[in-house]
Amino acid sequence: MELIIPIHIISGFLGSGKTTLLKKALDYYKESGKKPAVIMNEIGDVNLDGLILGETVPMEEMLSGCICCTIRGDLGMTIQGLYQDHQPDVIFIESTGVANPMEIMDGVTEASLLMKIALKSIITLVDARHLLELSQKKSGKTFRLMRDQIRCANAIILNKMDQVSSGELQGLESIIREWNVFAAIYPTVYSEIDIQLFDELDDITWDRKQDQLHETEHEPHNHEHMHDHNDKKHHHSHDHVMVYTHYFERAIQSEAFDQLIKELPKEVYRAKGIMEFKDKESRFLFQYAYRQTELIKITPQGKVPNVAVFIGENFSKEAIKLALDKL
Ligand SMILES: Nc1nc2c(ncn2[C@@H]2O[C@H](COP(=O)(O)OP(=O)(O)OP(=O)(O)O)[C@@H](O)[C@H]2O)c(=O)[nH]1
Repeated sequence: MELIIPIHIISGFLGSGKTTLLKKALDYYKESGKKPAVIMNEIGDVNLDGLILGETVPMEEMLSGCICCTIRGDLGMTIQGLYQDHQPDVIFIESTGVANPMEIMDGVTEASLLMKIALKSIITLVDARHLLELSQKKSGKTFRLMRDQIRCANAIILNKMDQVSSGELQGLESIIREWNVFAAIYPTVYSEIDIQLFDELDDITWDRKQDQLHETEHEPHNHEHMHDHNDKKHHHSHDHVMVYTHYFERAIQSEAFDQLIKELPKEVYRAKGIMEFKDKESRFLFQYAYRQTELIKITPQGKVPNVAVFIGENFSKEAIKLALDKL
């Protein structure tokens, strides 16, 4: 009998811990003797997360757009490609942090009419401190997007709990419960969940939940995403999310780069890159998410350029380019 391939959508705002979770999930499936496959969607034109995950899993990249609208039409084809070429046991879709997962869910369910696949879960990662801050303001595009991502999840990973005090957990849970009464909430540090959660999710019969979502939460013509495109069907508030990709021509001074990152305008809320410093051996994977920076030593396979991607709202690309050129 032909098996039905489970699909999991990993959603969550930029830098909330999606790739960190995905890496653990992939290891778990591989250790269990299963073959996972991945669809990675990046709003920029380089897939640095793909590099973190390595080349051991079949992966399709959907770059330079947001899966939930500009390239949604390609999603079915991409799933089909993976399905035919690799016959995976499970497919993960990691969306960009600015996507509304409801649209991706629609894309997957459309594709499931044509192929033996079944949407099993929408897992939403939430940066605990970021949610606390946004919920105090209770307005803004990022707030509404995070609310939508939480609303349609059936598992919520409340991540980066090391960045808040333990006393804040209850408050965070009640903010989430206002928007989603069904989903299980898992407080974590570095997306460290009991990974067997995926066994439970694979067993879920999604239909009932999906119906509930459609009845109670889905407002298809009144949601916002945070990216550029011209789809006029929805109420969009786009043109403010910008990406600047910088290719370095030579190695740079680490201290000067550090200083530049400290002085990034607050409008830049996510950055990542592959760096080479004059004063350090090895190359580094650089991460900047919600004012936190991380540098991890890496040895990229093959020819990988030194490149950094900056994502944010209405920042001056020119100013960042100038500052980077000076390094
Ligand atoms: N302090 C802290 N940092 C974390 C935690 N989880 C992830 N990070 C770091 O946060 C950064 C972003 O994590 P990712 O897993 O790449 O986040 P993402 O959601 O995939 O990011 P995008 O793909 O850009 O949207 C990385 O530097 C992680 O190491 C956590 O629980 N605590």
